[in-house]
Amino acid sequence: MYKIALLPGDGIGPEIIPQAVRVLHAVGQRFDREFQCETALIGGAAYDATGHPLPEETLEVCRNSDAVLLGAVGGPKWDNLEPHLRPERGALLPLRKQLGLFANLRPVMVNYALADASPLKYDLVAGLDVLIIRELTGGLYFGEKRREDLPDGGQKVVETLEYTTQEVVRVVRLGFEMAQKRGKKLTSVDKANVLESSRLWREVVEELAQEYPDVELNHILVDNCAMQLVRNPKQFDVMVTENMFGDILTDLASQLSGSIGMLPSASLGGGVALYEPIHGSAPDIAGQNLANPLATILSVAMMLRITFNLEEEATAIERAVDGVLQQDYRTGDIMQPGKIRLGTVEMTDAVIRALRQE
Ligand SMILES: NC(=O)C1=CN([C@@H]2O[C@H](COP(=O)(O)OP(=O)(O)OC[C@H]3O[C@@H](n4cnc5c(N)ncnc54)[C@H](O)[C@@H]3O)[C@@H](O)[C@H]2O)C=CC1
Ligand SMILES: CC(C)CC(=O)C(=O)O
Ligand SMILES: [Mg+2]
Repeated sequence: MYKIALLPGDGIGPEIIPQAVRVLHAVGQRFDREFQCETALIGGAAYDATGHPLPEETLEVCRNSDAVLLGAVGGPKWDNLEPHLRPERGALLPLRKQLGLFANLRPVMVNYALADASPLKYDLVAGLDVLIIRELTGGLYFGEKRREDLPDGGQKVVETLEYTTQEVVRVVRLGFEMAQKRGKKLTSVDKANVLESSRLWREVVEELAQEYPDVELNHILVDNCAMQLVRNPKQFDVMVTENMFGDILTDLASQLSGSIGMLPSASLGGGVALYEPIHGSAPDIAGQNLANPLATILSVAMMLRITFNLEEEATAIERAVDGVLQQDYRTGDIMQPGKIRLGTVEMTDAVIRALRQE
């Protein structure tokens, strides 16, 4: 029996999570595994129901589970709340911190059937397989923030970017370890020409590199990195970077795969791992059966592989996703001429059919 906490959240979250759960149960049926799911409130939905975006009860459900599957939080309805009540700052960031999830693994894989959906040329992206590791519980998003009124009537704002050596070591070490298991190539992304935090980051990377002589190490400045991801993404294998750089670079990298609706993620570090698509709550398409459920379905595959060690089951989901794309099924975000357009539910139906027919 595997216990999973479900946190649908806001926007398209309550549409994609139930679809991913259907896939989970279909895989359970095929491989005779039982998954027990418990749903809890988070984000704007939790605020509306309880007055707090991250109720203690939700944290308890997460802590009592083997893994967490999250949709997304936030939306215009809650944008004007006090910062500590907003879904992103009041729920998502504290959830990651409280669960100790310091490493966010974001694989960027480009299915051959989807390479044409990328704005880049086919050969630049087809078959791409890059792993971006984003530090998840430090940096600017978590530092002290304050505003001061100025005599000229304006304001001054202070955001603090903090990292300790230990916080950098643990995520960079994971980067080296993942590189050892993959192409033995690690790119560390920073802004060491201006940021002190990046200088510390680079020092730590250099020191740890001594322990991994078999891994080819490169440093790259984040601005150049953004450019190189578009110019020639296949030069990268494993990349490791701080929180905000990783956030931004992975949204950019998602376009290599055709859509942000394709990229799953795993957040690791504490006792309970959390899995979520890299996208947000997409309020612009919420409630219309338009959301691409594949990033969330692929996040379930990551959960099965990483937390439950169910390699065969994880691969079955990934093959089913490959299968539907090869059969030309597309949601709106990856739609191309001549392909078959499906909604959120119908795309999931197709994945489940493929899973059963394998
Ligand atoms: N992990 C989380 O809970 C995250 C929450 N957010 C929050 O989500 C809200 C919306 O943020 P945005 O900047 O608009 O980013 P977003 O990722 O929600 O949407 C960006 C664009 O991508 C599209 N998109 C996203 N996911 C899609 C999917 N599965 N299928 C098809 N199209 C998809 C959206 O329709 C939109 O046009 C904000 O409140 C933001 O703070 C943003 C990122 C992560
Ligand atoms: C609140 C943000 C840090 C969420 C986000 O953009 C992400 O985690 O990718
Ligand atoms: Mg983001």
